[in-house]
Amino acid sequence: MFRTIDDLPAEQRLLVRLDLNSPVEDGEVQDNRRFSRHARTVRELAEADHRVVCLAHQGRPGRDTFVSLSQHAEVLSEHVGREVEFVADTHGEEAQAAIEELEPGEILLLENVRMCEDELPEKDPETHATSEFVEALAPRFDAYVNDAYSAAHRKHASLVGFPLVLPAYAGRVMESEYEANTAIATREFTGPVTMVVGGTKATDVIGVMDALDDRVDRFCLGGVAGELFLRAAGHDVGYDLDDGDLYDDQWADNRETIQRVLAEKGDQITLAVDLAYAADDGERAEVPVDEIDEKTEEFLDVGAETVDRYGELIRESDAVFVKGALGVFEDERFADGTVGVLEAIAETDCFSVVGGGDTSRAIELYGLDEDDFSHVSIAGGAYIRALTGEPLPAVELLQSARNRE
Ligand SMILES: Nc1ncnc2c1ncn2[C@@H]1O[C@H](COP(=O)(O)OP(=O)(O)OP(=O)(O)O)[C@@H](O)[C@H]1O
Ligand SMILES: O=C(O)[C@H](O)COP(=O)(O)O
Repeated sequence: MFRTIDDLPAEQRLLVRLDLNSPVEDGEVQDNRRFSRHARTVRELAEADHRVVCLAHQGRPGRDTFVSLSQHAEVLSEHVGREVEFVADTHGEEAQAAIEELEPGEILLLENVRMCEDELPEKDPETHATSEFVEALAPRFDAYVNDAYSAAHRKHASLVGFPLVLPAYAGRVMESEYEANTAIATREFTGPVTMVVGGTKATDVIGVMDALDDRVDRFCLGGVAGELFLRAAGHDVGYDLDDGDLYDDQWADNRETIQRVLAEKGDQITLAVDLAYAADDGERAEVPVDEIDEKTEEFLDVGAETVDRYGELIRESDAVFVKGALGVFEDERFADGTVGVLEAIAETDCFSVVGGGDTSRAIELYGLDEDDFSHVSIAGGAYIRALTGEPLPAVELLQSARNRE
């Protein structure tokens, strides 16, 4: 394991990597769970009289979401309940002056770290550790805290460069995400382990199913992947109508894997028995899968019978992991599948992890209580990698930093 902020000496000058990467609508940064989660780490550090300098990224160069972190400082400040000062510089003179002026308990957020050209190239930690960026900042600090679990799959300078040159610790988000997301591989469960998979990124969830068949007793499918598996099982669904682009490309890319996974692991896979669509009057309508001779409707959710069956499997389970939504829950008419499954999980006392940035939004959207789940992940790509057992470079570096001491 790694050292955590419980192991920090008193009153340190800390460089703290957060992941505040957020949706941006019309230039406005949208508040989300990442702010509230990281705020807990930042508040705890500030209350312990450390000097807290935060680094984070937003978007990627060339995208609309690639904006300054000035709004993030305001949102973070509301969640922390203390002022978060912002400086529009990543590591130059202005940033260094602001860092020097910081008093114990004060918090500073530096500019979007992806505005620094040393940050983004995926490089070895050794190369990043000798970049101008890391060499300019590291001497200003006593220690580095990485709380950005959801970016830990990236070999970027702010994630892998500092732990080589500063004592490195995991923040609270890093700690809790790591523990919950590796549970599927590391924890012993006494009863069945169920995984609910859906969403739009079929390639991701098929990879998870392929990697986890020895840890998961049954997969309950929905969303785009669910329809593609129905197609592989011989039903006339799982392709695009008109000019859609959700199904055919993913079918072409994954067809052989889907057919193999279904043939080899069919006993572990539960598919939808009914699907929902918008009828001519705009209302939700449902059709049993066996009655579909030809796909003429866009299916946007699993049906009521499927939700009942999945609910029963969940109630029998000792652990449930969720990746991806069972339907387009953003539209209330098609939220039954996703919300029904989340409610079933919330009502049991099984160990549960809900992952996927989009899917976990359904929890607050439909008034579910986050405390009814063991863990609601704020990670996307890192969650998938953790589930499939792929290493996360930034986590490995925290572990090796501990071993070096
Ligand atoms: N049948 C469907 N057709 C179209 N979209 C669907 C369908 N079922 C689910 N979705 C969409 O899937 C999305 C959630 O899954 P998605 O694969 O995008 O991401 P995620 O796993 O939640 O998050 P991340 O982006 O972090 O990987 C929802 O926004 C929902 O609208
Ligand atoms: O939002 C995320 O999943 C992380 O912040 C990583 O962002 P990236 O995919 O742009 O590297």
